[in-house]
Amino acid sequence: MGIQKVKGSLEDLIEKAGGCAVVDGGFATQLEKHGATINDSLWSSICLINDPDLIKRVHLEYLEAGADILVTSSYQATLPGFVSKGLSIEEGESLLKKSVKLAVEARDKFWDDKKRISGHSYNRALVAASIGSYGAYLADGSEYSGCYGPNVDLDKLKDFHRRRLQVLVEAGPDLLAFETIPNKLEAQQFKISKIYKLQACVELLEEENIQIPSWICFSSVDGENAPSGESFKECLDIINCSNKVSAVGINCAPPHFVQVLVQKFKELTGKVIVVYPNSGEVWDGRAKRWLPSKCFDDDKFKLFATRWRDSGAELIGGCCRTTPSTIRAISKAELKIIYQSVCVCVSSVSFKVDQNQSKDEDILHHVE
Ligand SMILES: C[S+](C)CC[C@H](N)C(=O)O
Ligand SMILES: N[C@@H](CCS)C(=O)O
Ligand SMILES: [Zn+2]
Repeated sequence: MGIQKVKGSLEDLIEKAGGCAVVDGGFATQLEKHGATINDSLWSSICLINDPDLIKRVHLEYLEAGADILVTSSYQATLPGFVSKGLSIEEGESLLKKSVKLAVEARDKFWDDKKRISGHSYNRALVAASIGSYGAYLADGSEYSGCYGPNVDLDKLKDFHRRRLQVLVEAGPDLLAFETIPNKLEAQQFKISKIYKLQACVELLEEENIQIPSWICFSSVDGENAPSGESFKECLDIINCSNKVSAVGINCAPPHFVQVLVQKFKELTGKVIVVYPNSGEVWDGRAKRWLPSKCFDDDKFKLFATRWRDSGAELIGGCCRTTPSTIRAISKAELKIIYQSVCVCVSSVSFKVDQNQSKDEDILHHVE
């Protein structure tokens, strides 16, 4: 059965947004900006217990900045993770539901306020329930390495994901966001477990007959290869076989990888392409801190968002270490207007504006 195109679906949002919708930015980053301490095995999801009001505040800040899609606070929220904190399964399930509820409440409040104002430029946002990888739950940074150990097989991964998936879907998000699927694997046994990971997500969507759209995003540490060390083609071949997955792409990888990866993904799939890279800083899983590296500032995000759109991305945002100001810059980028091929004559010099590219000094090619 195909994805139901209900009102408010991902495709409708993209169309309303003019062909490219904006995903929010670094959720944990913005919690920290407000003073939250997230150095914890639950990482940003500890705020579901400690400070739910702050979660809602951060969602509202991203909406105000122009996000069309909110990603929930459940990235590192898992039932075994909550149980290890002394909570019961019921309490854990209630916190998972709360992650969706907080985002839905923020979206509804924001939209109720905005729709009273004539001429505003916002869309009614969608809520994507975040499903972090098994590596996120391990809380050792292995979402960037894929090192899950030799004992992780398909059944274990499906067991790990199944109940959380069911609970999150029951809570009523608009879509599911599988995030930060690891990309680089260093040993054969991990290769096997990572490709299983991918199958686990796809198989679960089928087995649970999930009726809302999903995206699956990979991390990348070399800008070239797929999760498990195998080619992206191999991974996308699995995803392409599932009509439960609407979009596929990259998150929490350095932004300078994105252009080439969008082009590559565009060749490998007909699905919507979603990209929300981090700032370029690198996560040190042992020290639990971000290390400085080559970064994009907000202006660069704005410039490159247009290029990513021109290459075929239809969902663009930011991940770790990006902030509402990054999302504001992306939402102000020329993501919507498609120019037809025209010649503009300026005195005796003419410039050609490429078809399907947006207004950007870089795409004005001198054609004397
Ligand atoms: C996206 S990473 C920076 C999240 C934190 C990681 N799973 C850890 O707990 O170390
Ligand atoms: N949605 C998560 C992704 C972490 S890689 C967050 O922004 O915190
Ligand atoms: Zn991230």
